[in-house]
Amino acid sequence: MTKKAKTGLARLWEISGATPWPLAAAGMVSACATLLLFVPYYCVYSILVEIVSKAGDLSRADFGYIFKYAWLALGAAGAGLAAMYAGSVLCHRAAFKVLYDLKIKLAGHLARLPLGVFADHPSGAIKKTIEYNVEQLEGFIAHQLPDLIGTLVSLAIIFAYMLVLDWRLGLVSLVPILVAFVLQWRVFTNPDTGKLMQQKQAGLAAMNAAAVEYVRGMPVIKAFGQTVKSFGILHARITGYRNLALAITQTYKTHNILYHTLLSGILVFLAPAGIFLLKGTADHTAFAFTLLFFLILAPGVSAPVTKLAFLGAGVKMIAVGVKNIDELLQAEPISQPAVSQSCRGCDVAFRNVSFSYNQGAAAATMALKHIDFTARQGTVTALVGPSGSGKSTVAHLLPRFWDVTAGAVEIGGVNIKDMLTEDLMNTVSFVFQDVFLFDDTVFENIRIGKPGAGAAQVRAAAQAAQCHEFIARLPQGYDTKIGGGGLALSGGEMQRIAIARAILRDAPVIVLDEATSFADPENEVKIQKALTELLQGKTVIIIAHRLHTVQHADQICVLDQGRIVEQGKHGELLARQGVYSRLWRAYLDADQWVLA
Ligand SMILES: Nc1ncnc2c1ncn2[C@@H]1O[C@H](COP(=O)(O)OP(=O)(O)OP(=O)(O)O)[C@@H](O)[C@H]1O
Repeated sequence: MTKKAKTGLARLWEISGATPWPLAAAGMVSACATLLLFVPYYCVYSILVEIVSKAGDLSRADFGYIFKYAWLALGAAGAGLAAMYAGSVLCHRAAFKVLYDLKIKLAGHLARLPLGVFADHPSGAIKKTIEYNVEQLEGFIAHQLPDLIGTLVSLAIIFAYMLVLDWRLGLVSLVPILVAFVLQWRVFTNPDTGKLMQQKQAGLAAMNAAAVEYVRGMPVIKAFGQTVKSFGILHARITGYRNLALAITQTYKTHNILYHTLLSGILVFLAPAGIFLLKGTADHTAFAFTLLFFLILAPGVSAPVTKLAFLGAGVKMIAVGVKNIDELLQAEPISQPAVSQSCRGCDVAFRNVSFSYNQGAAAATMALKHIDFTARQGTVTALVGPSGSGKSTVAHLLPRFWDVTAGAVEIGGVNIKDMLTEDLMNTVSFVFQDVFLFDDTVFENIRIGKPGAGAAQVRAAAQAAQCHEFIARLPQGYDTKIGGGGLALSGGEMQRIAIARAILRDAPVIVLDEATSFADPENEVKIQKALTELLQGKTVIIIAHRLHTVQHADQICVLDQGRIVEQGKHGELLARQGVYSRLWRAYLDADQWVLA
């Protein structure tokens, strides 16, 4: 028999690898706190009974008895509050431990995933899983779980005490409470509500993703005079989310009315039942006290019952959150060899490589077909071709952002799948067209190229990459904050920072993707100088549309529709009068193009 996969809290525990003992201890302490906090109620009731029964002549009241219960009430309240505090601290510690372990596990896992996973999950959805779903767990474990224990214990005590005191009145109070509770619980545990809740979470993720896109695309939206309303995706997702939230509210409606009517109507059942039972009772005064106790206590039960019923919704939400986290954790990381093989030299070879972005799909379209070339150590290989021909895809296979569908990529005769990611990353450096700057200082942004590098090394790399001059002009020099929350740099400056990172890394293989795309004439000269410094003696693969930058390349591979259609040096390819010569002519025409 196959073992049933765990879900919800059980799965959360499995994922986080946390031991249940800290939380069990926290639960016990919370239960003790609830028990202790009930003692004062009992004491006050006992004192009231003593006073009321001797109301005719208070001198007959047993003051020793009254003080004993008064002190007991005080002591129990103090101890109860202390236990409640201790329980809350223990629950928070357990919650933060689970949260910490989970976040570290998720962050480590994300770093080992192929880029395809990020393409399939929009950044807003991943952000929501890591931030919202994981934070939600903290709220549940630290607050709702102790509440659950406390509520269960209180209800057990109240119900047991009611039944012991008078089982008939006990039943009259309990039945409407139980019916109300079952009604409410059924709403929260109803599979349809569960499905809607899941859709609501997905709707929230989609809305977040659209909001991120909306903010990112703000320059385009402004330039084209768009509004939220005309930016249809975000508008549709906000509306979709509102509709789901309303649909969920609709499923609660009838049950909720019944629930509150039953709970607030306990007195309607209790009062006639009490009067009826009073007739057959010998000791009317004692029964009147008991009935009074029920009339006071029974309506007070509605708060813990409501809390318990709402916990059903909390459990459901946690289950959906855990499912999202689990989905991310189930994504297959990039395979790692048991032992990393060492490269013999740094020639890069693509051996009959074919690749599809949607490998699982039945009719997968191949982005690359039978790519076969060798980039020799110490030479420059240029990848050129029309837009969409597959140049960037070739470059992205080298750091294993994706794995090849067929064939092999080798460095120094070793299949990159047989190299540990760390070794591969130390062997290959990248300067991509989209330079990402972290929200940190210029210094740390360059140092990413070689964590642990000293100030002198970082400055030397910046100087070689022609960055030092503009960095020196920044308000705090190398300590100036750049990236999302800091100073904005120009496209050319960002590219030179990326080159400085690569120079610092000093990897033997360099991949340049559109490295000169932001260049104005002055910047271009500087970038070319920086590149000359970076590329010396390395195996270089360059992707460029600006063909004049690659006309001196040792080898040019011309791609068209995912295939290498021509291969050779600039002069040879021009003489062939094929795709390359067409691209070259188009490039020269574009270069001379002026506004009429
Ligand atoms: N993440 C992706 N998922 C699915 N298909 C993709 C993805 N990235 C690229 N493609 C497709 O793969 C093909 C090759 O794209 P690629 O970006 O490698 O071309 P390119 O030659 O670098 O284009 P450009 O010069 O315009 O940057 C194109 O058909 C493109 O639509």
